[in-house]
Amino acid sequence: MAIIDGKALAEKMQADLKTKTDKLIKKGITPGLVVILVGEDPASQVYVKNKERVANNLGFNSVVRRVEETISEADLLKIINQYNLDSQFHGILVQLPLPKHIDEEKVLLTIDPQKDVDGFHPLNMGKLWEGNPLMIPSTPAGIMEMFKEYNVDLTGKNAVIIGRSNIVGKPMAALLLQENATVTITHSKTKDLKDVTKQADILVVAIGVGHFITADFVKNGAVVIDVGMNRNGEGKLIGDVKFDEVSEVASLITPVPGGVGPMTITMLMEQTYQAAWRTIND
Ligand SMILES: Nc1nc(=O)c2c([nH]1)NC[C@@H]1CN(c3ccc(C(=O)N[C@@H](CCC(=O)O)C(=O)O)cc3)C=[N+]21
Ligand SMILES: [Mg+2]
Repeated sequence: MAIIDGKALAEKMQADLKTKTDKLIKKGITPGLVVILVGEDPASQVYVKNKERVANNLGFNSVVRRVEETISEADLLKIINQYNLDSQFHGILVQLPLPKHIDEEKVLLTIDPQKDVDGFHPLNMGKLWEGNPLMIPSTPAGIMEMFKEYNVDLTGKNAVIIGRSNIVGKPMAALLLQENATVTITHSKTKDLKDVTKQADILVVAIGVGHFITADFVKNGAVVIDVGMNRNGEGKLIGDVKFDEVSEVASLITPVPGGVGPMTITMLMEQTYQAAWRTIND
């Protein structure tokens, strides 16, 4: 068994990205990222801080636009439109989840697809499924980088994803399909889940339930990717996979923390860089 070190890969990719960014800045373009944070959700505060730190280290123009929890949907859409028109920002990210009185679909539709560094706009989701992506959701994009780094050959492999979200499960399926894996998406209504996951050469777990996946779900030698971020009773960050026992059967496995999370942030920065680069090269 070997551990996929997401933190180390993220640091290596950030170093390369810094070099590319320095060059772009010399050409007069500083990548600009605005993160719009609605309300005071404590988990969101932490993620946004991490993003801000990485963006600043890379030399990006990084802005966190904090707005009141009670902002109206119309006012939030106005703010997004203002950043759509502002050429110093190449990436716009609206931190999810949003308060209940705001329609997430309307928000995602308002972000200029060219600046949609999350890749959540329907146009970007469509382009991804077409096999011609513009922006790729950063969590699955980071997982694909891990497969590349660790020479995981996907061609003809059985890839099983647990979770059908627009943020992870569905884009993950599109990317695996593009690399010629045979892809199955499972979810909370899937019958005999264990029978399906037992067939997986590649297992991507995004359920949102701490330590749900035990060794009996996993085929010997499988590659296991844990997207889960759960807090246990002691407030400790734990994955969806019971690492201690699954690592006994897997050939490769990601830890939490230090696996998928750091790569998510890195890919977000990569997409912001790419969006900035395209303004002078496309
Ligand atoms: N529009 C939008 N885009 C997002 O990409 C988005 C979002 N909303 N809402 C929330 C989720 C969550 N997310 C994480 C990113 C990095 C870590 C991360 O770096 N995790 C570290 C540890 C962090 C810790 O210790 O708490 C790790 O796994 O090692 C975690 C979670 C991005 N999200
Ligand atoms: Mg993302």
